[in-house]
Amino acid sequence: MKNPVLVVDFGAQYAQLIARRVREAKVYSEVVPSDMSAAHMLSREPAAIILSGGPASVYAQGAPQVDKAIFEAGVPVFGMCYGFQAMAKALGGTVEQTGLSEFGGTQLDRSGPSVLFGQTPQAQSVWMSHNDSVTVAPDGFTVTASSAGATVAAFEDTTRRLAGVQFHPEVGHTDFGQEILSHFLYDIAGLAPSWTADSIIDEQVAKIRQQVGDKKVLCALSGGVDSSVAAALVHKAVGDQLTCVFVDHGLLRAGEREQVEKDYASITGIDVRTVDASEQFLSALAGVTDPEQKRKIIGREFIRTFEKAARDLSAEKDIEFLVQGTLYPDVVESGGGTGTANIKSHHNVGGLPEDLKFDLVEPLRTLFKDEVRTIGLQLGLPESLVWRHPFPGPGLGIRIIGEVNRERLETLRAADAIARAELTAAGLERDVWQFPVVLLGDVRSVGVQGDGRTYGHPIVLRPVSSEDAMTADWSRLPYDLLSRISTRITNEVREVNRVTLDITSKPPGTIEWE
Ligand SMILES: Nc1ncnc2c1ncn2[C@@H]1O[C@H](COP(=O)(O)OP(=O)(O)OP(=O)(O)O)[C@@H](O)[C@H]1O
Ligand SMILES: O=c1[nH]c(=O)c2[nH+]cn([C@@H]3O[C@H](COP(=O)(O)O)[C@@H](O)[C@H]3O)c2[nH]1
Ligand SMILES: NC(=O)CC[C@H](N)C(=O)O
Ligand SMILES: [Mg+2]
Repeated sequence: MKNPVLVVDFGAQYAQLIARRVREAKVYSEVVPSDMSAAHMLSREPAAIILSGGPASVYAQGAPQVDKAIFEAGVPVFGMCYGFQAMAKALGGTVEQTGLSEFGGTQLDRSGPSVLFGQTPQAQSVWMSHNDSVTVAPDGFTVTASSAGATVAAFEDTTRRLAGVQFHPEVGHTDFGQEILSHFLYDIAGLAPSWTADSIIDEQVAKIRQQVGDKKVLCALSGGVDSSVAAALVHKAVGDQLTCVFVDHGLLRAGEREQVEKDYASITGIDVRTVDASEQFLSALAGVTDPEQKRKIIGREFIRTFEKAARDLSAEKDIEFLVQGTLYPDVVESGGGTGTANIKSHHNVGGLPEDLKFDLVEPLRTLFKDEVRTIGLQLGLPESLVWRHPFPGPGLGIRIIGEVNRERLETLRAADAIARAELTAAGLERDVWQFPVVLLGDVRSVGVQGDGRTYGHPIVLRPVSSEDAMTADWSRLPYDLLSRISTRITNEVREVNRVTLDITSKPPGTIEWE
């Protein structure tokens, strides 16, 4: 895409969050690794460059640096934390370990007028996380703020369109972070808020046409939000070259297959085939208890199923392209960011088999769910589909702790259906991001039912609120609703004699249990 704001990732925890905040300001942004050469970055004709935070110390040997060529080219630059320090050093300022560290909420005091801070208060709360500090700003810069642990906490040189801050404007805990970032984008870099759902759709459609040409494409369609939006984009781009395949892997929730089969084509006008592969998935999963192994097996079986569908659909020539509704969180959790850890292998990214032959078409790969929902609505998809709760591709397979088998699936399906029905009846569906129900298949607990002893399995309710699934908090559902769910599950689902509520945020817990 043309003239992006490039976020140079120095190994920050949340580099993508910076890009996301820039996009919230309606300016297109992408993350690039810090070892990309200045010439390569400049060849993208960036509208601006943002330098992220990072774990290194700029004065340490081998620490990543900023190439001065970027400043000489006249590109507007905004440094944050490590990026601020690297910028100060590159331009002749001083960075030192002063012995004063700041972590978490910190008071920032402004001094004098500032384009970057605009009309924000003289004293404001920002989020800091640093050991090193800029002690002398480079020539030509005005120091505009300080904190107890950082005498130079912000500087700007609006003539050269450069600015930097020691704190993190991208995190929600910095009170005026988005405002400060917007001042950089609009008032220092001189950019306009022009990256909208419409412009994303146009660019993606053009890109898909270029990638696919006049060839046929297969879309892995789950009936969920992401693959529906991906399918709608591809359909807009190449029309009936597209065929969607919905896999019933035996790990679906009650009524899910029927819903996709009945509603999907009528809502979207897109051709959907169902493949029943439950036997194949369940026998591949027999005896497996390790979550990562389950995910890899499911990822592999998905691809084997699509390969077979591709052969069945096109006798003369293999279909080369597979559309997936992959989003950025799937990529980053699978360890696909620059230097990020593998938290869990999402079946559609880290769980793909090594011998994958399809060319992937993933128009949503750099986006977050809320951005995808906006695009879905713009494409004319109905709210009922766009606002569906996410449901993971591996389905109930990663919500049964222990071995997955038909009997346990039936138990979990029944409990899950009750929890969902009660949430809907209470009118609280939109207040909750997602509501996993988990069966502790390898745990038993004693109960007393009908005056007799039972020895059943516990169910865990895991309702969460979230903005983008990268972080989450447990939902404070009303007690009477929780009580109804508990009573119904223990009364109606044999094998379950105990219902528990998960009250863990993410981090430390992930949303799913496996
Ligand atoms: N049962 C399925 N049949 C075919 N493809 C699937 C199935 N489940 C998942 N996929 C593929 O894996 C991708 C990732 O799954 P994921 O659950 O993250 O997205 P989604 O189902 O499209 O959206 P949502 O997040 O709303 O559930 C999907 O976009 C789709 O391409
Ligand atoms: O399609 C998917 N394939 C997967 O392998 C997978 N694992 C987790 N999820 C979903 O991703 C979001 C974040 O999940 P976690 O907090 O559990 O990591 C939540 O919305 C999860 O439901 C998956 N989706
Ligand atoms: N969060 C950061 O970018 C930290 C920068 C640098 N490692 C410091 O400790 O000061
Ligand atoms: Mg899904």
